[in-house]
Amino acid sequence: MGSTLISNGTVVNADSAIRADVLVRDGRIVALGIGSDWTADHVIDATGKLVIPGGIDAHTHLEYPIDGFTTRTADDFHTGTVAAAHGGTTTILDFVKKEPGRSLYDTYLRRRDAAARRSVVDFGLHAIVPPRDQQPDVLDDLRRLADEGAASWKFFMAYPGTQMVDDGELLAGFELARELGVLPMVHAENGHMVARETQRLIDSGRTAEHFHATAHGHDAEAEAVHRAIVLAESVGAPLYVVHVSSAAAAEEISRARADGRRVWAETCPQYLQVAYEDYAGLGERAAAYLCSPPIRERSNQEGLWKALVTGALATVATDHAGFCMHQPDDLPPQKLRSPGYFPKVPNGVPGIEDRLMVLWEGGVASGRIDPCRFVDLVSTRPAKLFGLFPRKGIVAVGADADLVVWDPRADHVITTAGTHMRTDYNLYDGMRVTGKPVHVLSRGDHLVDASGSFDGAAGRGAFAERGTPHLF
Ligand SMILES: NC(=O)NCCC(=O)O
Ligand SMILES: [Zn+2]
Ligand SMILES: [Zn+2]
Repeated sequence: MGSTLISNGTVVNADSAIRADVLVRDGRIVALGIGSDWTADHVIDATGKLVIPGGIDAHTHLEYPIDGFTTRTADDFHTGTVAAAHGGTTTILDFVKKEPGRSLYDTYLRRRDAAARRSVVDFGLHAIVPPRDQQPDVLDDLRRLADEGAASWKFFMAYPGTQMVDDGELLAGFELARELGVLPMVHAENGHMVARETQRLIDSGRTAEHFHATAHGHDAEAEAVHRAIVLAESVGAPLYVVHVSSAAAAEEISRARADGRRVWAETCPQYLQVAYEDYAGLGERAAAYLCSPPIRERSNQEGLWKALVTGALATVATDHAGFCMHQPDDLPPQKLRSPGYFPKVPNGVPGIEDRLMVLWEGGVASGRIDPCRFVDLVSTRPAKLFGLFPRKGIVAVGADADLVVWDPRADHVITTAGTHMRTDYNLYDGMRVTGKPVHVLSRGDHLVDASGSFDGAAGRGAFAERGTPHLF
């Protein structure tokens, strides 16, 4: 492993930006200093570059089972984490969905092993809480899972009949989360409203791909966000709302935070940078853009940016759930399996590799946020909320040497062929960006260098131990 010196860069943390050299030894940051005369086995010249903590993507779906475990997302823990590393992300937090015929606890242990065999960057897992009729003793499993490092649980308020839990289940789960110091997360869409609207669209023959966005209305999201906040508050639990897509939902969060509620929320690059107008006229190719909640009208985006600036939105994660347009060799047809019929299109979009570049472009290069806020959104805040801080999420002595040397003046065009995700399209294909990662280190290992070459074996990624979340 040895030592690495990153010299002459500007170290950017969530609260400061200073010129400093960074000395790394045996996987950790061991010194920060100005004009140092340190020597090391490897030297990376970061003149004119920023040195930031590795990105933490708190929301990914690698080899994620769908359709009753008959198929899955295109990227597995290997391809997905290689792509993540190329994009400057050195930790991912993925999900465990209970397998039929197996308890949530057993599923979790198997998935943790699978991820450990294949990942090239560090990972953690959130448990998805199944409806009680799928596992009546699920609360007992959740207790055991908290001891095994699953310090965050996701509840679906959407997808009735498969994943949706009712308000009683939310209350019981939130209460247990509060007791155990676990952070509950919600996919906030009112499943009944979406199902009803979907049926109305089917009955009137409006099933083309873009009607997915009509089915998943702004109100259905805002209602569920509001309800989740009220339910969490009623049992004294904190709350994390994943993939906020609608300005109306962000408003609910903003209001609640102004009232002192302990609620944090995430949005995703696709909601900030891509719009309904980009796919509404594409016919069946609009399937590429389908995810839930949906990518909404361009007029909605400014409200999300405002919430990012004010802090109502605390993190930017990808919700990377990539499906191919053309059928992959090893899987059944994916995005185009039901042309002209949106209810059967697998939900989810890729982005694990694009996140930092897209947020930098729309946020920092556009003058909306500064580099410190960027670091907070993509690394520090997720580290704090999910119990990884200060081991991760900060460039500081003692922290893991998960580091990105970032070129803030790069002139780069994102392309499908130039990225490493398995999906055969990229939502940002052709987008010109002015910042990109040029070196990526994970626990001191130099995974990606300035030429873009990659050096990291499957299985080098480790399960990230989680401590107490910093909920402030
Ligand atoms: N977001 C999406 O459409 N698919 C992934 C699963 C989820 O987060 O709901
Ligand atoms: Zn979700
Ligand atoms: Zn998701």
